[in-house]
Amino acid sequence: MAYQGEDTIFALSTGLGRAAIAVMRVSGAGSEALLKKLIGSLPEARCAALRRVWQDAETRNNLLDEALVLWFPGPRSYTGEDGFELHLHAGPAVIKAVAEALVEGGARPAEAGEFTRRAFMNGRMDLVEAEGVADLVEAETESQRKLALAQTDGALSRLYQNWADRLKRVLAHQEALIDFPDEDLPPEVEQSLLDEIHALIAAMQTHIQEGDRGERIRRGVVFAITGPPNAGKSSLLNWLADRDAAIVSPIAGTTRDAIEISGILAGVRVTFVDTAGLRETEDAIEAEGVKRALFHVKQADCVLQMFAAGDAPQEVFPASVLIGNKTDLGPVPQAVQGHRVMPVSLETGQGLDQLKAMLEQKVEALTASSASGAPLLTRARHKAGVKEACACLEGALQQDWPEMRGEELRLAMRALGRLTGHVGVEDLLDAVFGQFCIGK
Ligand SMILES: Nc1nc2c(c(=O)[nH]1)N(C=O)[C@@H](CNc1ccc(C(=O)N[C@@H](CCC(=O)O)C(=O)O)cc1)CN2
Ligand SMILES: Nc1nc2c(ncn2[C@@H]2O[C@H](COP(=O)(O)OP(=O)(O)OP(=O)(O)O)[C@@H](O)[C@H]2O)c(=O)[nH]1
Ligand SMILES: [Mg+2]
Repeated sequence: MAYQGEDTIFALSTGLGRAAIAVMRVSGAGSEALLKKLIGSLPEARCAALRRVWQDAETRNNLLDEALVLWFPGPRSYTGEDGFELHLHAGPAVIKAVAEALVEGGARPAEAGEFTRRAFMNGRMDLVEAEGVADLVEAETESQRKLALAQTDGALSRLYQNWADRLKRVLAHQEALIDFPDEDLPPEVEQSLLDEIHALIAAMQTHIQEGDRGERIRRGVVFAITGPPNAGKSSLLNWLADRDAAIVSPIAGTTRDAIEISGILAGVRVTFVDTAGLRETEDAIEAEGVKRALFHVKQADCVLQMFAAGDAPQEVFPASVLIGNKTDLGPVPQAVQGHRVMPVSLETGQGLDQLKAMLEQKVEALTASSASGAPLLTRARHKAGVKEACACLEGALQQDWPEMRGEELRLAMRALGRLTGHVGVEDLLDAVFGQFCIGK
């Protein structure tokens, strides 16, 4: 049976601010009566009709606007229930008057993500696809758009569904082994079952490893800029930002707070974090800055480790790119401990084109598609779910008792089911849909 929201909900689905047209969206069992109250009679389903919108069409009381109206009867609509859209003139007074008429007609304002939540409840999409819708609405870069669009289209859901289907077959074979222990089941049955578990584990592990790339596309690639005081870290940040974001001075220990700037590089959201120069210091505030700098270095996807000519570093941080600055003052080594050094001068601009090209390459490598062409996971929630399923499968391999192995397989199924929202997700829904914007 179709899920019918108790309430008829409405929201302005288009953004606030100066615009020509505003879309007011309505969904719920009371939609038909409400639309008749506003415009008198229902237009043809899913066909745009130009209609007068009234506070009460029957009595022709208070004309509110002339609008394009779309009637979406369930269950084929976006939410799976009856709904309609009013494409209004976008004036705030029009929107306010229509909202008041909707409330008068028994509707209430929708909560964040409530339309898509109803679509999920009605089986119009699964949880992973719904998350894709939220990401598509938020997408600012080309890479985010592509990733989210593939996800709304079910690419990631199909991968998880495929694993769940394979697991179901494994479980059926496992149950045959439990139910008919003394029958002469060919030994190949158990072997092929174990092979399939191994194959699933391998696929999940690859997916988790490559998933970092999807998460980076979604939330952005983070570069931390580190090095000793006066290396030119803040100068680099300002050049990347193309503005004076951070204070630059010849005094060592100028930067204390971490300063973040954000931009788009190679179609990917990127954040650069300028940090306090690393050194032993008696100054309590600078010491706190150094502590924070080390935190950012640990968190970053890539570390830009800077030094000035004549001051090569003793140690190279993991996941770092070495930048030798101030080539105008003297030579920098070609490499430090086998790691190539990018020679630049923030003063003269030497080497900065090459540095930009290198950063773009780095971003591409950190966000590359899966080698197998499989869709990437995009959220910590997905990673946790796949990890849990994978751990259960590994647990299953440890079990000699068929009953115990069956139990682990069932837990793995459950973890995959929670991922797509097919089982036991009541507790998850507020967290997932609360992140949406109003009107989605
Ligand atoms: N005006 C408007 N633009 C929009 C949306 C919308 O709801 N309204 N969308 C919302 O996200 C997106 C398009 N996505 C949609 C997804 C499904 C359905 C849908 O189920 N529509 C028909 C059935 C389609 C058919 O099979 O003919 C229906 O509602 O009856 C509509 C839009 C982007 N643009
Ligand atoms: N000659 C020369 N001076 C530079 C170059 N890049 C930066 N400087 C100067 O070096 C000094 C320190 O630069 P900053 O960018 O503030 O250095 P920082 O690494 O942020 O220093 P802290 O914030 O103290 O850790 C400033 O006076 C800059 O103008 C360069 O390529 N050549
Ligand atoms: Mg600085």
